[in-house]
Amino acid sequence: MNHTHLNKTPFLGCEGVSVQFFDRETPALSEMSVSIEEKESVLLLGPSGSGKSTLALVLSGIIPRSVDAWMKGTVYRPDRVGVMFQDPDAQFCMMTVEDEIAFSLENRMVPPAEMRGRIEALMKEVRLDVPLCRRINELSGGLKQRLALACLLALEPDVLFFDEPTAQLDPENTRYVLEDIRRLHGKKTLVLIEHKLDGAMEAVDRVLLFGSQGRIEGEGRPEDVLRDHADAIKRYGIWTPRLWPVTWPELLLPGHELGASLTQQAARFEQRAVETQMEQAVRKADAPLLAVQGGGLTYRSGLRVWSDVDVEVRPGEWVAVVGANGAGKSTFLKAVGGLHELTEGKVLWKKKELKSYKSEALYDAVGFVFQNPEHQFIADTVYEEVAFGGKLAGWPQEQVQAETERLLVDFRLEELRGKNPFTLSQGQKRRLSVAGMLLKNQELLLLDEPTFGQDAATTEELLQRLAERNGQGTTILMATHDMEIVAAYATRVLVFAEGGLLFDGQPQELFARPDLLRHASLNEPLAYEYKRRVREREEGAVHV
Ligand SMILES: Nc1ncnc2c1ncn2[C@@H]1O[C@H](COP(=O)(O)OP(=O)(O)OP(=O)(O)O)[C@@H](O)[C@H]1O
Ligand SMILES: Nc1ncnc2c1ncn2[C@@H]1O[C@H](COP(=O)(O)OP(=O)(O)OP(=O)(O)O)[C@@H](O)[C@H]1O
Repeated sequence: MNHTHLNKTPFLGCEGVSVQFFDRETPALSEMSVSIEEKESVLLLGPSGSGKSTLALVLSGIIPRSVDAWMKGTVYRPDRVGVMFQDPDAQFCMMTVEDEIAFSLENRMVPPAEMRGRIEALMKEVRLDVPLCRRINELSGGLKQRLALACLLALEPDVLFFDEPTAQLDPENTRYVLEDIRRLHGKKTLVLIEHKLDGAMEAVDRVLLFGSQGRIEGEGRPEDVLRDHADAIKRYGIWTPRLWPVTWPELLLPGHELGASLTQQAARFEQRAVETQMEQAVRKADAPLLAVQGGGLTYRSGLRVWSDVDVEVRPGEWVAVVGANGAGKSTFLKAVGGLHELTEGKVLWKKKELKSYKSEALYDAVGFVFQNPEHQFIADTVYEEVAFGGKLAGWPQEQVQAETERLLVDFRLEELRGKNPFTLSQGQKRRLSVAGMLLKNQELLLLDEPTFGQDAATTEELLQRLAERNGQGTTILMATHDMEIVAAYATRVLVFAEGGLLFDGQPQELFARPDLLRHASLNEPLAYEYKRRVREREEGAVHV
């Protein structure tokens, strides 16, 4: 597989390619040979740091053209390639939606007279329903990602690379983007890296399974790879689709194995809900750690993100902050963390106005994990990045060292200790940004999508670490798009929508309201959806 000699020149592929980044002791790709046919669609599946993005960068030509790395081997590619990354901001260079798409079209020498019509057609194709003159920095993450896709399609590429395009998207926008990718299936050559596999598998003809040491461990039709390599997939802790290739009608048949495990999971959620209810009732007597009173925030651009927000958070709660892209989750976390000042109302920390505290006092009490890990990095090495908080707080050296080492192991970063944070893989960066915030025992952790872009094993480990902290009394406020995490971990959930706080209550109350979920572009956890559909089916049967 890795060494196959190619009989004919592939449409897209590589032969005997090895890549080693300059500061690394081991190669990111080892003697890799891959052959992809025209209009074929291939999924790169593998654990964090296994080389998926590196292969996409090699096949698209970004390595070695724009990234410093040693590389050998041969690469085959057609003339026009387009790449869509996790972070849409990385690819824009103009101010407005119209200019950005026009910029791509100019690359294709589209005559000015046709420009407007082409721009509108592309926006329609990706369902980007905003005025042409809308400034890009005023678009939500989901709309930005759709704009990025419109710009890519404008280039009429022969191959499209998608590197975790839905990582920052809410469930509804994720569905849209995956739908767009499914529509391209069979029309374009596609290379996809994606963790959310439900909804993506229908667009995949073949899976390349990455193991350790930058090698491909298996390949074939998706159902064959998932079956034949089930053990390795489990060992590496890779996400697999939860439903595919199972369909709902099939799943609802009595005696289905997955159905049974979903029933058990729903029972666990419900048991947890009962316990949470009791805990929350006891907490009501405690003084709030944090309170927002009549809170509102309007950015200088004039955008009023939300208003009339009243929230009290008590010590030990695990509050999930959810809502569609652009609903104001990050803005809320920044406001309660003292990074943005409210334009209406006030934030109280332990009954005193937040703004009356010195920033050092807040820094000691509150840890903030930013949505973009790179916005947080301040040190030159992974080790220093984790150790920073302890050193700043004047801890004895042995303590800094011991705690840092423990976190490096917990977050699977020990081999990268001497590396520059900016050179890590997406998943590694995210883990580092969380580890750095867990060194100190803050009273409050504000986490902006701490699990995005993680493989299954790391997501689980990360949540376990947070659960331990929560068990020791740390209060958690966490923005997330992952309703499975909300159901399994949160004691409470805040839903932001329509310029305000639409819902404040326990997760099971939210998930019992499909209308509200739809309204806020959220989805039901699979176990709850299964239970609801079984019930509806039984009721349907009774009515018949
Ligand atoms: N620019 C770089 N400089 C140095 N090392 C790098 C660079 N980019 C990636 N690496 C390293 O190469 C290895 C493979 O990274 P890659 O981004 O390809 O992994 P991945 O499978 O896409 O991971 P993830 O799922 O976490 O995004 C990692 O160990 C990473 O730290
Ligand atoms: N510094 C800023 N100046 C102006 N507008 C901003 C700023 N930061 C965010 N916005 C806008 O405010 C709105 C809310 O953004 P915010 O990032 O809080 O939403 P979110 O719910 O976290 O979204 P996502 O799920 O996409 O991360 C968006 O329309 C965004 O474009």
